[in-house]
Amino acid sequence: MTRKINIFDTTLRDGEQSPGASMNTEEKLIIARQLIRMNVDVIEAGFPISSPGDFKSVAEIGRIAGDKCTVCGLTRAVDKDIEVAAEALKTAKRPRIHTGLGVSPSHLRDKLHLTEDEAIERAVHAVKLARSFVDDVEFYAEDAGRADQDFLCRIIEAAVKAGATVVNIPDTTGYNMPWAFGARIADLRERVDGIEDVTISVHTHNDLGMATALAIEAVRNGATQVECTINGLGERAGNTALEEVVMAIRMHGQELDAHTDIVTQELTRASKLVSSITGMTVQANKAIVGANAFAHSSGIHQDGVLKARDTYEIIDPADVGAGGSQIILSARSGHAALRHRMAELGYTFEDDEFESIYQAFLEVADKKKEVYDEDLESIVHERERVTKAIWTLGAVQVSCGFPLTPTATLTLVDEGGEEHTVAAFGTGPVDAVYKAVNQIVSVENDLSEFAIKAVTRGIDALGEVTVRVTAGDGQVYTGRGSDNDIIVSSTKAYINALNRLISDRQ
Ligand SMILES: CC(=O)SCCNC(=O)CCNC(=O)[C@H](O)C(C)(C)COP(=O)(O)OP(=O)(O)OC[C@H]1O[C@@H](n2cnc3c(N)ncnc32)[C@H](O)[C@@H]1OP(=O)(O)O
Ligand SMILES: CC(C)C(=O)C(=O)O
Repeated sequence: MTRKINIFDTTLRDGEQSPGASMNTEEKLIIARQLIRMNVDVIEAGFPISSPGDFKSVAEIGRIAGDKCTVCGLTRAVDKDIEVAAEALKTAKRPRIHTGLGVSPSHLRDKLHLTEDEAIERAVHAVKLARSFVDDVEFYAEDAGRADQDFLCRIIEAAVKAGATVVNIPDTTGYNMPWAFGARIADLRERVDGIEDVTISVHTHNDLGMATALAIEAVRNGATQVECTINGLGERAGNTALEEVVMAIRMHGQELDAHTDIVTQELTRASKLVSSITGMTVQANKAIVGANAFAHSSGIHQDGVLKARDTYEIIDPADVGAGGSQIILSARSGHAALRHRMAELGYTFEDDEFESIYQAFLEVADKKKEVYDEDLESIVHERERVTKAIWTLGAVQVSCGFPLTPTATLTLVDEGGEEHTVAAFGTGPVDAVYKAVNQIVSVENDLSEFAIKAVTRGIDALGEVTVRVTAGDGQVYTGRGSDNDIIVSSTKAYINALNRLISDRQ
């Protein structure tokens, strides 16, 4: 059996320190319930002395967690902070007080104005005071990543002797290279008396984009608790993302001699929940939970994934609750992806026929970022209409606007391939085009209905026009046309209806 790595979630404390991410108690409770469902080992619920709201959040989360997980409140190495945290946690079944202070030269000298010995004294006092309230006390050595290693060993040893059950080695400013941070953990394990009896925790920040790498390297070197947040929220560039560290441990568990008890199928739901509550959007290319994490939009990748998912995916999306892999159709897609999606929509084609569909698809794709199912339906139906064409559109140009008279110049091509060009005025651009069509086609009809709708999403959507024309004998013919340009779709729709009328007469 591999080592169990405790997942200490601090979304509600460090995560909330992301500018703009603050949450009220109700919101924190909703997230806490999801963290419990996900089976995290520890929830850091807040900083109780910070405000009455945070005090209440810690108390309420302690109440709902029961014995399902440990609930932790953060404090400074200040008596009042510790007493207030103890009060907030007094009804929690598994309470933990997390106390500590800065240990790097700049934190000691510039922020706390303490000598090393004074800092040790303060740490010991804080841990002992916390232990007088609860059995589970975590000591943090803030900015350990930039501390003098000999001093770090001394203060950690003093905290362990004072009764800390967990020692937290944070790289508060995300300064370290992963191997240097790992070496610190290995060194502490070698030099600190009694460290084998406590949990070594790490709390890393993402200032150099390495929070997850730092945490994993620490695990490789003996840490057995990782502090992390959903979506990597947290002060400045954020913390280690819970979903990343959990999945990295899951994928490389044997190599790391590590596992977690997280229900990974809940990760996507947790990510969406935190994003919607905090208003902090998840970047599309975010590992594990980003919208594009399992999306493939280039032909070579799509072909590979369709043949065997693991050619381009190391994680089964179902394992993180993300549904399935996505094939995004774009101008970079090849035949394999288009054929696959068409088949899913119920369309199969012979090779020749499919090639012309693929060419029509590329034309649409070059005009749009993404080709949606509705676009594909439109391509197929447009093509069905074109096969019955007697007249086809050669060119259409319209000038209109205030105070111009709407004028259309139109070229239609007949069945023999001959081009017919006319110009016409109208009350509006569509009216001008339809008058021009009538000049060429010259078949008695009355336009009884005209409707336009965007068939796809976004500003670059395809516009589909549906028209109904009534022939002299009262028979009604429907025509449809779609294009990114609504004048072109209007023209195609009208020609399509007239073609039906004429072929009926023939
Ligand atoms: C590494 C972390 O601690 S991350 C957690 C960050 N979270 C927070 O800051 C929680 C929100 N903070 C707050 O609500 C407030 O800052 C409080 C309640 C904690 C303190 O408020 P104030 O008493 O007004 O102090 P203020 O915020 O201005 O300054 C912090 C003081 O704490 C001291 N301090 C900072 N960290 C510690 C520590 N771990 N142990 C002891 N003292 C500390 C600072 O030196 C400073 O003391 P000084 O005023 O004597 O110079
Ligand atoms: C309180 C500690 C653990 C912290 O948030 C940090 O060092 O970043």
